[in-house]
Amino acid sequence: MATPTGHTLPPAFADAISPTLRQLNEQDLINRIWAKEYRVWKPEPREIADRLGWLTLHEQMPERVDELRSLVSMANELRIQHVVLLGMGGSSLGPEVLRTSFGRQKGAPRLWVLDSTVPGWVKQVSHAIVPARTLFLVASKSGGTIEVLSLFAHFWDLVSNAKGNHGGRQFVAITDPGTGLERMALEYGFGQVIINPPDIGGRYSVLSLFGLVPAALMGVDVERLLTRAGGMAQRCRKAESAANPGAYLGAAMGALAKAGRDKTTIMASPSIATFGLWAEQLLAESTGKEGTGLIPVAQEPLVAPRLYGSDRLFLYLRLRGDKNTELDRQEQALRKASHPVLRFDLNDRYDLAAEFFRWEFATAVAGHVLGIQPFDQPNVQESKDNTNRVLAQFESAGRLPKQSRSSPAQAAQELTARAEPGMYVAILAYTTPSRSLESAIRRLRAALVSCHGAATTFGYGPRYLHSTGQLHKGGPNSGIFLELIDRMTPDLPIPGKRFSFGTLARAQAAGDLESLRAHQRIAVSVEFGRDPAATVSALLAALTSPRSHSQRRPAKRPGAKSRR
Ligand SMILES: O=P(O)(O)OC[C@H]1O[C@H](O)[C@H](O)[C@@H](O)[C@@H]1O
Repeated sequence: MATPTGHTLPPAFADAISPTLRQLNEQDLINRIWAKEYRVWKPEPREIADRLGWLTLHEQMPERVDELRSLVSMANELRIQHVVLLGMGGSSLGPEVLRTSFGRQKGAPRLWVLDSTVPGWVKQVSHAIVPARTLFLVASKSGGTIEVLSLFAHFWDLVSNAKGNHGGRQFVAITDPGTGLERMALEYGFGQVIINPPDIGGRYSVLSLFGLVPAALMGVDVERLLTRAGGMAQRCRKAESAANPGAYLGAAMGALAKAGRDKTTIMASPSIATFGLWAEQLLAESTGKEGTGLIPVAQEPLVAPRLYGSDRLFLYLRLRGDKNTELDRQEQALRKASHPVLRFDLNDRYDLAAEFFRWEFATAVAGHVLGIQPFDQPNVQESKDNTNRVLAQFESAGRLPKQSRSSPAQAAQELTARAEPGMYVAILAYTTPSRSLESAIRRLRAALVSCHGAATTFGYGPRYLHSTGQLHKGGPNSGIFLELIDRMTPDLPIPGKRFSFGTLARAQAAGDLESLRAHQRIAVSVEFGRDPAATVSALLAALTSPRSHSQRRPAKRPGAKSRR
């Protein structure tokens, strides 16, 4: 069980959040959340009253365990070796945390999570699996997400052409009742159609069937996960906010963000490092609206505490027995340098479920503190609409509209001129993941933090559109956006569509760039060369060259008040 010890802030910051904690108590906020009172957030119930089902999943989900067992039996019967989850945002990031944290379980199939339209990435997964021995989870709450339907079309073809395939039985849908996906699954004869309770938004759904189905298939004990979540939920019922682990975290995040510490920096033990991917969507999409919000910073390289500005709150998830030496040292150094730090101790990986609940509850509380409603995503649709417009242009003109691109040197110049303490640089890469790219990105991030005092985030496109994309457009105007776009060659057709995966990915990048600019965000777009890591290294070299420093505007010292 995750323990509360060490979970309070250093005294100066504890004083700063105590008025917020007091207010929560005076308003009886915790009981009101549990009573599902929408007025905690807004005067209207729309997209709030029907989004609070996550509070009691640990009580409802045990009833569905038999369904999960029968699914596992079906997979055994079909001699399934691989499970590929096709989903975006709330339908994929929780499973990705479980996949990477638990690793492959003995005797269970290997889980893949595919949440990209980049042809290279789709091909990588297609080549790694044995199509006739693979179960596909088509996961979408709304049942209409373009990436998911395009991926389904691709894998349906792949399976249909594979010797010894089991056709529709190799596909399982996870969706809300009455969606197009449910209808499609019946039409195509899917092996199972799993209907999730509809009163849960995607980013709060990891402890629902969206998370539990892939967990069960990969051999994780779902009852154990639910017990841990239930334990935390119980503790989050405490009406006294300082004693309530979720409310305390929510009050800290909300109150400190209001005081300028809106870069919620997540540090996690190496084995659970992807927790940040899930938390990014939860925090960013829930709170990044109406010009405010928490800016989650995950998997950022560590730098010396004196190089961080006064815009940070550090949250450290520490898994017992993991390789924590460096992070422990950093935690101590941060405390010594008077940065606010909170630590959460996990005794084993199953405690992730307790943390999922804690962070969901905390986000609901932080939303209240920030004065926004944490269950909608008003700006996500804009990029989708722009993408559709770009695709329509492609269909009529036979090519994508021309977009201005910057060279790595020009992009470096822009970053040099604009990145400063209080801001964040969002690196958005529409490409296939690789170790070399990720290490080049880490070096770039480290330079931006150390030399410019800016916070940094990194996301793969189009994944980030369903995660931090809301914050980029709806949150504070303190972001600088660096889009990096693959050549998308060789490309891959989408069966039944007049555009390919590569065109779709490019249209998504173009659509988002348009939305960012419409919101007066600083956004530059760079095309990757043949070797994406080399492009990032060129950008970094230009950024750190002495010439680039001379072009820099006089820097504010790290720690100067953040721009809000
Ligand atoms: O599960 P789906 O309905 O396919 O939605 C996937 C994702 O789509 C949108 O972009 C939303 O902003 C996300 O909150 C959601 O998780």
